[in-house]
Amino acid sequence: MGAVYASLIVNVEVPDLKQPLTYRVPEDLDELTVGDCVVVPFGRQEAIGYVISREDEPPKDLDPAVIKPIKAKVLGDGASLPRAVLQTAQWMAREYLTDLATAVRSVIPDAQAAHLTRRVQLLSGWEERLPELTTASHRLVIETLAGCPSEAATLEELAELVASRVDSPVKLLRERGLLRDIWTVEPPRTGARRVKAARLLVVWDDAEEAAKVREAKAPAQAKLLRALASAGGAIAVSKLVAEAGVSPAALKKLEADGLIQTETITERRRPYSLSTSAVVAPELMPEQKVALDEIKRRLDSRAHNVALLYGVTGSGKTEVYLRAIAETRRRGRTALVLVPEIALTAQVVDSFRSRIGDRVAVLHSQLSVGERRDEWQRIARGEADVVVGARSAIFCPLPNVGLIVVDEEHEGSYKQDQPAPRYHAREVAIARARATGATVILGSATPSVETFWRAEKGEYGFLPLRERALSRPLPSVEIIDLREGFKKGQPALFAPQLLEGITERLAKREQTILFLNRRGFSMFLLCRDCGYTTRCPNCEVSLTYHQRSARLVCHHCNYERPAPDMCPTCNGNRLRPFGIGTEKIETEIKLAFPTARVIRMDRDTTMEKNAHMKMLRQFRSGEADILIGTQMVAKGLDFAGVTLVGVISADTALNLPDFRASERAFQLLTQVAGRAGRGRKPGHVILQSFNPEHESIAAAAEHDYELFYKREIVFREELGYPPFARLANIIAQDEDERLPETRLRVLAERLGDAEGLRVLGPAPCPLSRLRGKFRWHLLLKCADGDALRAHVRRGMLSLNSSERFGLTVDLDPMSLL
Ligand SMILES: Nc1ncnc2c1ncn2[C@@H]1O[C@H](COP(=O)(O)OP(=O)(O)OP(=O)(O)O)[C@@H](O)[C@H]1O
Ligand SMILES: [Zn+2]
Ligand SMILES: [Zn+2]
Repeated sequence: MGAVYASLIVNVEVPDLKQPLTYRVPEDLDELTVGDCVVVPFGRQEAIGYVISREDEPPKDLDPAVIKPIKAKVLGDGASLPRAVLQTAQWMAREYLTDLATAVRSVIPDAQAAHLTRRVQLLSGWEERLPELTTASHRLVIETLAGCPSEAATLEELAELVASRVDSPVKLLRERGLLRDIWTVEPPRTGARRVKAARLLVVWDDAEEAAKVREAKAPAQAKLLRALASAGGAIAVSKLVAEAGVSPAALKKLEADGLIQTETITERRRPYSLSTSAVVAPELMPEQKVALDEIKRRLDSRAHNVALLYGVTGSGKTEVYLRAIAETRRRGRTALVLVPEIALTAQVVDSFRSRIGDRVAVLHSQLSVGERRDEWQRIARGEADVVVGARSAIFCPLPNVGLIVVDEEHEGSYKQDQPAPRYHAREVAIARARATGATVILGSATPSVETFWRAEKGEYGFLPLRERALSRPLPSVEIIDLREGFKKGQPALFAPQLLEGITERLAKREQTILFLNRRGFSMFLLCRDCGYTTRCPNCEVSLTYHQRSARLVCHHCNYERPAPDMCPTCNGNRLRPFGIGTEKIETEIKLAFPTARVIRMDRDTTMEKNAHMKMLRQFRSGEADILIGTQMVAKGLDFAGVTLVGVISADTALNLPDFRASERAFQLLTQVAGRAGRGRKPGHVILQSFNPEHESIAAAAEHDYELFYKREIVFREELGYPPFARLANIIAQDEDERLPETRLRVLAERLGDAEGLRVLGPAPCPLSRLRGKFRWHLLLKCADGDALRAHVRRGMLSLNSSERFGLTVDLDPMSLL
């Protein structure tokens, strides 16, 4: 007999249940392994659990008689957690000081639990026991089930088939051991069709090679190869014949040559259309080639490793990812690509599909629950070799991962803030890669200081692309000192140079991007008489004024109310909008350029599903002249027609009270500037600023990352910030004004003067009130991560439950706000 007990993380909302629970493994589930999803009794209910380990002995403090048995294993694609994902969860629990239950729950697909179907199934050997049954209704249930597929049916199906209620016979038959319950994750019902299809058996480059060889003598075959390569994945034969004029003979020949295969496929709910223009891979630039060769060596080593792909904006990092993915597939492994923004997902997916095809799966938050489940199961079934997605895609059940790409690795959105574990997807990616011996590529034109430092030390590989693709020049940057115009009494929204620039672009039919950093800079209502501003009743911030709806909204807690007509303090009627927002920019631009076609892209205009993709495609195809946007237009986007980028205010990110403020400002400005001049025509950037001498602005204007880095790393070392120390930010929140400070003082005292530990604070958080709670924080610094974690654990354990109330620990915080 093997192990008879299993430790499970049970997926229930019980805050104090932090550790695995022990259950008994019944004999018929002896094959149960680590990661499997099971149904267990929990209190009076049933719950889902995941097997963490199997043991021969029950825990010493438990009476074996009270240990309940597992009811069933959940069947179906994607039900179990792959070993690599489970190991990643275990790593997260250690790394971010959370319990295993919280860590495991955070990697479970959210759409899963809601879609389990329960069926009753006949147990083997039921035939011999049939004579025992004397009741006609019992025999009917058994015989009906015997005629069902897999000898199983839901209670509803069964009731319909026997035309009467079945609850009591089923209950009795279950007790007598003739039936059991099985649970399955259901594949989505999409009204799918089965059709005959063809797909490539070789990677894109090899298909192109084969097409070249056949070009002269067998043009029909070359055409078919290219059609399959450009559409990618499996394409219905009927479609190939109708749209690409493919002959059945060419199909047969290529199949015989082992270049393609035909099969029956289920047409999915979003069928990909055949693009008529085959996408041709460009010849690599010399630096791209060097980088790719190094990546190939790393893939061949099959050992866990990390490399920084440090390429200026427009240097063609995406092309390197695409080739690296092709190399990974050539080696029979799969690739996971993380992107920081939904807007960017759309662009990356478009370009990946045109080269890799249908075997790309997508995961992001704007998919419907059904679509997400669809993709998740497809990945688990092994029907995708490449997954593109946002932060949480790092937990997808992709088997045999050989490559993980973290695009724009410096992006703050990779950090999960709520709920715990407060992980950084870049670090999780590195941990997951360890589980399967994969290569990690961190890509950025403006790497995080930590990553660049590790590459400099040789801990990560260093793959530089210092030139733009096709040796195109980086855009020229002009800094406009807004103080000048301000003194002369000009309105500060658009400097004359920017207006002229836009006029010229419109005349030449070139495109412009206008960028406004929304954070800390938006419209609010100000009383001209008494200076009153409308503030959120829950948070220590002004409410943002939305012109179109005439409402005030808090961008932290979503509190909303109609804008008042009169000032609540002085009863005056001179309450006026103040500040700038994207909406305001749009209004002003339309006034200044009535014929210009304008798209505004921000949180408010992209709520609708696929809005990003629609807007970006519209702009790409030249249906608009000016794109106005927030952070979401700042990075990664690649539009050949854009020759002018205007930054309305370069200063807004500079003055945040946070040690990463100048890093963020530099990254943001360099990234926005990098959107210009990516096509044939050179680009120009106009940065408007009240602070033109600021080092971050000056370095961004020169596109000089290393200049910025050299200064920043000195400052980090002097003040003991990352990468020279690990930080833990302990935040206390409470509705009571005094308690957060009191609790943190207790903690600081218990932590005491430990060797190597620096404790700063307690101090009020810069956002001192949020969602109705007062906030204080205590910042811990320590050179060594393990020592820091030990201190935090020791400190937290020294608190009783009321002292600990409302405290959260953020390890490696991205922001101290
Ligand atoms: N070898 C090449 N030959 C010709 N064009 C190329 C080559 N590599 C990339 N390109 C083109 O250069 C442009 C910029 O590439 P890409 O968008 O990958 O840049 P990037 O490095 O990701 O920049 P960013 O950091 O700004 O996002 C794209 O239009 C791409 O098609
Ligand atoms: Zn007033
Ligand atoms: Zn609020």
